[in-house]
Amino acid sequence: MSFRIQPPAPARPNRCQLFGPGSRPALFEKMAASAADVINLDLEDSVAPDDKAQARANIIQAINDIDWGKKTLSVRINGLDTPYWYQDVVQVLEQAGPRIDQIMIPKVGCAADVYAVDALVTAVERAKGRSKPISLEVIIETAAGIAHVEEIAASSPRLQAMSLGAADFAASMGMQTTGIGGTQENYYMHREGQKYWSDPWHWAQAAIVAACRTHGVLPVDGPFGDFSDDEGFRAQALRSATLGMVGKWAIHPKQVALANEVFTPSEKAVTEAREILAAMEAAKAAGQGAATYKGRLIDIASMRQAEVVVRQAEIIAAG
Ligand SMILES: CC(=O)SCCNC(=O)CCNC(=O)[C@H](O)C(C)(C)COP(=O)(O)OP(=O)(O)OC[C@H]1O[C@@H](n2cnc3c(N)ncnc32)[C@H](O)[C@@H]1OP(=O)(O)O
Ligand SMILES: O=CC(=O)O
Ligand SMILES: [Mg+2]
Repeated sequence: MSFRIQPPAPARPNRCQLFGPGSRPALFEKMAASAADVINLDLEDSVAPDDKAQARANIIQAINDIDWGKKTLSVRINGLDTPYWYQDVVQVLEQAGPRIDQIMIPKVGCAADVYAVDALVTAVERAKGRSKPISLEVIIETAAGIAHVEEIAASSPRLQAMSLGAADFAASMGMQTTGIGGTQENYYMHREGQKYWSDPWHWAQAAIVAACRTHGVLPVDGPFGDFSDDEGFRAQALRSATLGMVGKWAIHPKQVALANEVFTPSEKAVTEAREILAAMEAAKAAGQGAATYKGRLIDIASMRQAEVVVRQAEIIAAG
């Protein structure tokens, strides 16, 4: 390993981020009662331009009045290319009480975008004497965002999480699809009369995971638009979890249980991970760095792999 030790990502559950439009306050109590680890109250793309001001007022009232339990409570502000974002930050942080945890910045294209929001958040915190620091999360959903993903991941000590936003990402990249995440009909290899579908999101996800893991940020998979397709959601989420992401958005409440299931290490996986750790402790005590477990090689790297699974299970259990 480099002499720079890889920093750990924040130790909090982030299996599911449930979104709801700030212009639909009737959903807020239902979101609070859900099993999502993170709630994202949206001021951006699910809110029509004429509703932005009312959505801000709804969200401020909801932050103050609703019991959000132990959830991470986040507000998605508008992008820095709009006239709304600074008022989103200022009004929410001046008028909402301490229950808000996080601000999500969409369409981040470079580290300076995060710097700008960080500076504004810092100024409002100081002016208002807010004692709980607000954390930030970003969405990588533009060509510029993915091109600058590493500097964005390193941009601020406030940054806790980074999501892939498949819808805007596809639009920005000029991808020929209107599907939000998941299998894309035309993205396949062809051999001997058979189609083999590939994953057009994979490379961006891998870039996000690498940037996040380098800088101690939680990598998260974004929306899966077809909320009638449970198996499609599960397959996408399983791929994300296998790549190193810790959770996925839900854009409908029926996706919450699916995300929680996929991003909670199974009992079988945790038992196996603990057995590998025990087998390696025994091997080390016998002066060996490598051993056999269920007919396959395990060595000291296997301990690091097993620790990932056990730690994730412990973070979730600690809630
Ligand atoms: C590309 C992106 O930026 S994604 C992020 C931004 N997008 C969003 O935030 C959209 C979030 N989702 C929604 O707005 C809605 O779920 C929609 C528009 C997709 C569907 O809404 P509906 O037509 O009301 O859904 P549906 O009728 O299936 O709802 C079933 C139940 O779940 C509730 N519900 C719907 N959406 C949500 C939600 N996001 N959170 C909590 N509960 C919800 C409904 O109120 C309804 O409750 P009920 O059984 O008590 O009546
Ligand atoms: O904001 C999310 C997206 O997919 O776009
Ligand atoms: Mg988007």
